[in-house]
Order: sequence, then structure tokens, then C-alpha cells
Amino acid sequence: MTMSTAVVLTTSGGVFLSETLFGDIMISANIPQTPAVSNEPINEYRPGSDETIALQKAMDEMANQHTDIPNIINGKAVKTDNKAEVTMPHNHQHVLGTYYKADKAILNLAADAAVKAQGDWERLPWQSRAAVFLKAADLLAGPYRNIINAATMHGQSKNAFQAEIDSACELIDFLRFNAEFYEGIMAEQPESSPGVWNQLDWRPLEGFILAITPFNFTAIAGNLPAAPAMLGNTVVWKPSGTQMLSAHVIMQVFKEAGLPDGVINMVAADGPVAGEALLTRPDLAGVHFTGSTGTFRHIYKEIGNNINNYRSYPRIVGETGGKDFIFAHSSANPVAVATALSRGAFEFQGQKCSAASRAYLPESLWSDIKTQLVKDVESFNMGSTRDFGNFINAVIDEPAFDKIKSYIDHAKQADDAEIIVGGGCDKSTGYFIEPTVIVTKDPGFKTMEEEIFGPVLTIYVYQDDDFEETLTLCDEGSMYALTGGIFARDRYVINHMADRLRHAAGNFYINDKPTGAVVGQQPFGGGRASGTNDKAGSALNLYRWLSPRTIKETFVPPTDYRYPFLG
Ligand SMILES: NC(=O)c1ccc[n+]([C@@H]2O[C@H](COP(=O)([O-])OP(=O)(O)OC[C@H]3O[C@@H](n4cnc5c(N)ncnc54)[C@H](O)[C@@H]3O)[C@@H](O)[C@H]2O)c1
Ligand SMILES: N[C@@H](CCC=O)C(=O)O
Repeated sequence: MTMSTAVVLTTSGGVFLSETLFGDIMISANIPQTPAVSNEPINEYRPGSDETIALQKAMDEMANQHTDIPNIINGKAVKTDNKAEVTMPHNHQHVLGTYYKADKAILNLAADAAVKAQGDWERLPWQSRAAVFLKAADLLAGPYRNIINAATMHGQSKNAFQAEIDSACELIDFLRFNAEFYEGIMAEQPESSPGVWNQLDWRPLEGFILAITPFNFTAIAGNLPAAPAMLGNTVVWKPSGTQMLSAHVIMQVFKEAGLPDGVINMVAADGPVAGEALLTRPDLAGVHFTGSTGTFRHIYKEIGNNINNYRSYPRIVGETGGKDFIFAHSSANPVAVATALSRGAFEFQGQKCSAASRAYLPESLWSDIKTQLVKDVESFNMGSTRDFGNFINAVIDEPAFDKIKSYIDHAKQADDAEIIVGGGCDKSTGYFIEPTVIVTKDPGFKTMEEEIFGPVLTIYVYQDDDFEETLTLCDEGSMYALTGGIFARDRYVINHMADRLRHAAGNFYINDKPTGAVVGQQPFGGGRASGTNDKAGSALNLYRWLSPRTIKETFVPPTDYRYPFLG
């Protein structure tokens, strides 16, 4: 595909200038414009502020009630006998609600409902579909803000600020920016020769989209079903079992925003049960997945195994794991490096696919970076999300706790690694793991290569003269290529590092931590084992859920087959 700039006169006589993905496609004029969009401002939740008091009130109300979380199929609540509890990760005896796992028959009902709903939904004008999700964004920004944040804080153990940037702001941004991207796509139309009118009919895919979402970002969970749905697709959404409370709130918001029954059907199920029931259906049109690399590879294989059975080729979009790096050059500011490490590695307990989990630091700066980093990490408060003074909360559940602890235990026993801060783990009340920094002499040490998905950072200190070899280690040291941050003040060095690490990260940061991508600013996704890099939060993702039909209309059709030169 080539990028070109198209200039056309609008019907009102003005000039509309825009970039298109397809070289010869022009921008049509008569597309209604979506409301102007900018990123949702982030509340700071300072102690004693009105916004803090209101959020704490919402948290207390939610903590004191038991939320019933049914599956939602064709707009109806569907419960089963296979119940599971939602608990607080930081206080695992506190039960927040009950959800109901679907079996194969119920999962198929959800897919049937999605397929049945598609005709009416896709025939709505595009701006009516966009309006539903724009209204959902406004509900999240207003009356549901504290509710979605409270659900994320209680159910996924995010502190107030982390919940705000995820479940409120990022989800709102996804919904609003997608409407704007959609408007841009609808406006992309081909040129027409005299006597002919060419049009692109931006159709949704035929069949249902299966959205499978992870526990760690409420925004991702909401966006994966919403993005294809806005474009006229209908969806079966299977959230993670540990995100069901905030998933329930998202469904309430969609309902209140006017989303018709059957467009998004939410089902709770064990992953393999959902996969077996839904990936084999002939009407599977696409999978919108975010989660671990292992799960995605399994889904990809299943689709390959079933390829002869589908009506179309299912679109497969998967954003997966990471082993994200920070690489500092000797010209870097050591305090900036230490700050990026402490925030980039430990915000939300390192449970971000983008979290810095390996670092390559020069010997000449190591002492200064270490002093600042250890001081920062020792100053973190850890505990419940209800206390807004806690920077660190709990990891998501017991399997995650046990897995992360096993990596820390491995480091404790290893000869070629040393824990310089943290290392403590306690699951008696909640799943608490101290932010842990490992320093290793082996750049191939287990915790330098494998995704841990917890608050564990491993550092390799290189000799300044080994800079080039260490860039190679960073590039080749892990199968992932999701995010990475480089630190340097020398401009030639910055450009050289960016070039050497060109394929090592889909989101690349210069003098910044590798986390915190913002919708509309840094579209998100990685390559290699980290995913299909279809860039959530951009038009690129939306194109994946569209199957355009080219329409050529000839006004006066020829009535003689002969070429002019045949006489
Ligand atoms: N690249 C990104 O944008 C991004 C963003 C967030 C999280 N992640 C990754 O997600 C992972 C953490 O999330 P998680 O623990 O929820 O991931 P996970 O792979 O365990 O689960 C993700 C989803 O897949 C489902 N699932 C599991 N097995 C399945 C199967 N056989 N068939 C169908 N569905 C199945 C789960 O129930 C869940 O809904 C990490 O690896 C992290 O890096 C990536
Ligand atoms: N988009 C988020 C990461 C999402 C993965 O968990 C970030 O940029 O930090």
C-alpha cells in the first residue's frame, strides 16, 4: 500500500485535504463529521479532593454489595449452574460478585444471536452506529466514571490513577477516536472516469467476530468487541474470568447507550471451552484477541486446522506478550533512567504487556542508577486499592502469584543473579509480591528472556565498550518485540540505537518509559511473538474488520461489442 495525499473540492466548495492508505483513492466530501475529539483529561485523585471522595464512595458501595453478573445473550440475562466468584486480589476473602460460566450450547446461542442481529445492525447508517459508542464514551466520562473505576480497582487491583488512565480515559478514547477513524475510512472513495461512478461500500465481515480479552486492561476488554461492532459487525465477547466485574459495567454502559440486543453478546467461559465451541463454527468471521502468546498461538493453530470449514477466511488479530526493554547509553541521564525503570516496571504490579522487564545499563552509570532505583522502590507503599497512598497493589490471582514467585525463587537460588531490592511474597490476605529487582551477569538469564507478567525487573550491566554487542543482545535476546525505551543524550547515538533496534519493538520510546501509550498518539502493538501489530487505537485496526465491496456503475452502457478500430 502506498501513502498519498488527496485533494478534492468539497460540495460546499472548500478543499478537503487528507492522507489515504490507497494511492488513487480520493476523499469524498459529503460525509457527516463526528464531533471533534481529543484525549479524555485524567483526574488526579489528590487526597481530600471532591473526585477522590466521590470515587471512594462508589468503591464502598460496590464493596458492600454482591454483584450478579449474568451472561448477556441477545440482550437477555443467561445464568447457569456453573458459578464462579469475583474476589478482590488484594483481599481474596472479599467476594464481590458471582458470574455464570457458559457451556458449549450457551456459547453457540451467543454466536447464533450475533449472526441473527447482523442484518439490521449493519444496515443502520454508519453514523448511527458510531453515535451509540460516542454516547457510551460520554456515559463513561460522566455518570459511570466512578463505577467503572471502582470495579477495576476492586476486581483487578488497580490503584486510582492506574484505573483512571485505563478504564475511564483509555476506553473513552478508544470509543471516540474509533468514530473519527471510521469517518475517515467512510470518506475514502475511488476516482471515477467520465460516464462511470465508482464507490467503495465499506461492509463489515460476514459472520460473527469473536473478541477474547485479557484481565489486565478494562479499556482493551471494552475496545475489542466495540471496535468491530461500530463498523457493523456483531460480536461474541468472552472476557477473562478475572475481569468480569468491570466487563459487567461495560455491558451496562453499552445497553444504556442504546446498543441493540444481539450486537455484542457477553459470555463467561473457561478459555478452552469457548475456543472449542466457537473457533470451529463456519460463520466465524474474525478473532479479535489480546492475551498471552501461548493462547494466541493455540487459537491461530485451531483456525488453521479448521480452514476448510469456514465460509470466509477469518481475520485474526492478536496482540500478545512482551519482554520489554530499557536500554541506556552512557550519555543518558541516570535519574531519568531510574525513574523510567521504577514506573515502567512496577506500575500496576508489572502486569502490563508493555512493562519494562529487562534493562541493559552501562557500567559507567550503574552506581547512580542503582542508588536512585533502590531508593524509589523502597519508598513504594503496597496494599489495598482503597488506600490511595498505595502505589503497589496485588497481582491478579493465585496462579499468577505462584508463577511470579517461582521466578523470584529461581533468582534467589541462582549463582549468576542477585536480588538488590524486593523479593518478598505473601498471599495470606491478598496476592502481594514486592517489586523486585534482579541483577544478573548472564544476559541470557531466564528472567531476561521470559515474560513474567509481574513486578520483576532484571538488569544486565554492560561494559561501556560493549555497547554494540549489547544492542545485539537486546535485539535477539527475546522472542518478543512489543515495546522498548532507549535513553541517551547524544543525537547520533539515539538514531543509531533506533536503527539497530528497529524490529525489536512495535512501540519504541526515546528517553521515556516503554509503557503508557495513548490512543490517537501512539497506536499500540508489536511484532515477532508479540502479535499481528494491527495497532489498536488507529484506523489500521478498523480496516481489519471491514471487507469493502467495489461498486462500478456505468451510466450509458455500450451497446456494440466492436472496438473502434474494428470499424
Ligand atoms: N500486546 C498487547 O496489547 C497486550 C495487552 C494486554 C495484555 N497482553 C498480554 O496478555 C497476557 C495477560 O493476560 P491474560 O493472563 O488474561 O492472558 P491469557 O492468554 O491467559 O487469557 C486471555 C484470554 O484468552 C482466553 N483463553 C485462554 N485459553 C483459551 C483458549 N484455549 N481458547 C480461547 N480463549 C482462551 C482467556 O480466558 C482470556 O479471556 C500477557 O501475556 C500480556 O502480555 C498483551
Ligand atoms: N497500552 C498499554 C499496555 C497494554 C498492555 O497491557 C501501555 O502502553 O502501557
